[in-house]
Amino acid sequence: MEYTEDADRRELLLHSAYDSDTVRAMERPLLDKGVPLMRMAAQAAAHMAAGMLDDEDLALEDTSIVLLAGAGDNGGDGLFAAAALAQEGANVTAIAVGRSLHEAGFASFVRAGGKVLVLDPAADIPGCASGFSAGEAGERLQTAIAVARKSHLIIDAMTGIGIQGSLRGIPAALASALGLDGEAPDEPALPNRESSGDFPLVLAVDTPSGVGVNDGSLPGPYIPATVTVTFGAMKPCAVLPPATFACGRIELLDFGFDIDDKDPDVEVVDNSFASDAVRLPRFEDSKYSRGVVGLVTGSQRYPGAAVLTASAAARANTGMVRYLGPERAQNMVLAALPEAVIGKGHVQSWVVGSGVPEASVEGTDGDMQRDTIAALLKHYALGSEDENKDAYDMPPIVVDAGALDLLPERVPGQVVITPHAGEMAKLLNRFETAASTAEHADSHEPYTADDVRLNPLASAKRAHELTGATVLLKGAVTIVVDEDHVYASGSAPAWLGTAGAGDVLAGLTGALLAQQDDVATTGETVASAAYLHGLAAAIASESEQQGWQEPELIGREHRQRFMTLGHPIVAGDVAHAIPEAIADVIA
Ligand SMILES: NC(=O)C1=CN([C@@H]2O[C@H](COP(=O)(O)OP(=O)(O)OC[C@H]3O[C@@H](n4cnc5c(N)ncnc54)[C@H](O)[C@@H]3O)[C@@H](O)[C@H]2O)[C@@H](O)CC1
Repeated sequence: MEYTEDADRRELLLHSAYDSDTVRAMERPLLDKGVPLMRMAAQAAAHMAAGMLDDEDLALEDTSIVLLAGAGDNGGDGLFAAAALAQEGANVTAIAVGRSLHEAGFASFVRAGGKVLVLDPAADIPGCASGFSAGEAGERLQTAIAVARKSHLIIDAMTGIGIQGSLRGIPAALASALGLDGEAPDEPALPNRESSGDFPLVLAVDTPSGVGVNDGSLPGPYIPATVTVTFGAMKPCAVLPPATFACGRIELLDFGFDIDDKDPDVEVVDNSFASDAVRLPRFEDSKYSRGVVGLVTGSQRYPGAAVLTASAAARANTGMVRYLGPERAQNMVLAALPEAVIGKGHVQSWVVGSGVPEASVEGTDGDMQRDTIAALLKHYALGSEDENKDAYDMPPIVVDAGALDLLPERVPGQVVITPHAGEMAKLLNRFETAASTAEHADSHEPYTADDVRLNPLASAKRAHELTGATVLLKGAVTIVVDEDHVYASGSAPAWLGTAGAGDVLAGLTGALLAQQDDVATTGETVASAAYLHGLAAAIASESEQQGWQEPELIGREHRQRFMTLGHPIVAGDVAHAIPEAIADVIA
């Protein structure tokens, strides 16, 4: 049925991101057929710009627009779009940031009556002065910044998928003055990233200039956008943190790429994806067949984590939870969850480390939880030559928080590590040191939590490479990396950043892993756990705000935008909302 195919394509387009090489390969056949992609892109950009101004009750003839135009095709899109807006009566100035401009785009812009300000003295743009002094170049840059700041709308078409590294030269200077430099936007987490109503608005063409298109990093200066209009397919920067926070609302123009046989570089988890990780109850089921989760969590010092992991695991569609830990934590678990079983027994998955202090915390050397975890993790150590084949037969295990420093050198992929940025930095430093010692290589620069936050994908990939584990890196958008895939989940409202939320995630992840019968891979299951965790938080906080705002497909009916910001929650609320989140994804 046509409608179904159409809906399937929409879902695939909105939840898949492809790197720049793949996008170029997908464009090729259409360009060869003579499909006017640039005109289509420009038309969408012009339409979007007009819509943004209209939303602010501004008529085009009363607006001043500044186009930041690079020398490549991204600048070409911008010039054609700006020409269309100038023709409609807007006052448009194009600021040429490179040495040339897209020829046909420039001609069209000049015909429409647009003005041009050239910033590079070495530029060669017909009809425009060049060869001016360094002093004048500086003045021109200041003029450009002032004009842009006073405008109603900046159209950022400096770089798109052709960017190499971080912005340099004039584009970098403009981006530092008009945007941010290597730090994530720090704004209230409004649902649907509502515009603050401040001018200038910023429309990014294809990608905000300066973001890491293929890894979602923020390597230097960039201009955060109010809206990003992107073409053909989503790029990783549109879905991965922190660059996704710089994209604002994302509007995707479907060029008609052949996407059916292309594996996305990043897959965004949605309800239907997560439903595969939930085992439906069967007529013949018993508590054992539905999945038993073993927990070595909580400690004398942090007994609450035992309660939170147990409460989450028990509510996440499992048959039973077994708890191992100190007596105080046992009593608390039983008080909160009389269904829990204390002591050893057969399990289908393990969760270890939540609420267990690291070795570096004073006075914890003798903590029995650490000894139990270390003994268990030994079974997962592959050895330097992959000699321990039995490790592959061990049940999946979630290694969280205080157990991360007990992770053996090489482990199989059913070992899941769940660090946040700080823990990830520590883990990488430990494993990089081991790797460089082994290879007699130079020592590496130590990672900091900020390094991880600014390039979480690279960190997660590196952690997978060094350890072999499936990696879940927590954040407003959580990233999961396994051998062949990258998944992103942005279902959580920012209210989820609260003590104990990680313990709930560990318990929930263990629960999903315990109920697998080969429908979903470890990576898919873990990504689904991150998604359900966010969804449970959304239900508990009655919030429609999300870490990742699903893009809109241009030309299709837009879904209703943000309604409620909701209210604060504690981690226990999230655990209690898990059953409803599960009901939601399997509905
Ligand atoms: N290829 C196609 O068929 C289509 C491409 N389109 C547009 O074309 C874009 C890609 O165009 P290009 O391949 O020309 O590349 P871009 O225009 O994205 O970037 C190339 C330009 O950026 C400059 N640049 C690169 N790295 C830089 C850095 N670190 N600092 C400062 N300047 C830097 C280069 O000097 C060059 O001028 C897409 O993002 C999209 O906007 C669209 O028109 C749709 C069709």
